[in-house]
Amino acid sequence: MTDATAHTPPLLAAHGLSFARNEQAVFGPLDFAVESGEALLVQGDNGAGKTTLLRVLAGLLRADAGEIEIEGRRARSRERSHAIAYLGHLPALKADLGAVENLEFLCGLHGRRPRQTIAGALGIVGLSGYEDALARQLSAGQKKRLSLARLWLSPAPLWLLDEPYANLDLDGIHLVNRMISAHLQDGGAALVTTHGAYAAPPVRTRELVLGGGDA
Ligand SMILES: Nc1ncnc2c1ncn2[C@@H]1O[C@H](COP(=O)(O)OP(=O)(O)OP(=O)(O)O)[C@@H](O)[C@H]1O
Repeated sequence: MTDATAHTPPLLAAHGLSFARNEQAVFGPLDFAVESGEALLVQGDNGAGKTTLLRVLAGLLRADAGEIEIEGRRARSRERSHAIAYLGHLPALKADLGAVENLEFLCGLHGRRPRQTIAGALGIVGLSGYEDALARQLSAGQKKRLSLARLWLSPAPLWLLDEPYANLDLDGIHLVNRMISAHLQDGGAALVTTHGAYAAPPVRTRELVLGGGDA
């Protein structure tokens, strides 16, 4: 009761969150929380609603019911845009811009983590030497790596990662797990959708399984 840490609100909390299409439930009602330093592994079969949940949390779709809180406060779109970095299925890249130009553009939009540089981020994701390569000339895995560089540069504490391992080779899978581990050690949190636990990052992890009794 006197322990101040006991009252620290989770980085993200959802209460009674549900989403339906054409009056058919896609997921929910869901109740879950993710603390700073934790990952939430969102699992479920194809079509279970994993992508839909991340899009609702990111504010790209509107929930039918329920509340989303960030650090204990109801999250409106402004709070979410500051707190959340979303890595979707498709790389959010400008096809006709180079790798560095893409990152400059995205950092201009979303800000940049202090002490991180674009050159450093490209090095971390294994794209040194591709600074001027146009996004449309990159392979699917290289595009994913460029999206990961954008994620690494983001100042947002909460990462929403939809199938972050897709299109990556083994080295890329380890890269994602190293990035998640470092982000969580730094006080961040991550929601990660995956079809299997095979690639789960070695961090403090909660699980949320969608489909067949969601909550
Ligand atoms: N744009 C859309 N319009 C209509 N229905 C959609 C749309 N996107 C997804 N759905 C439906 O919503 C449900 C949940 O889809 P979602 O993409 O969230 O599942 P998922 O768990 O991410 O699946 P996967 O593992 O295949 O990526 C599915 O039944 C899907 O057909």
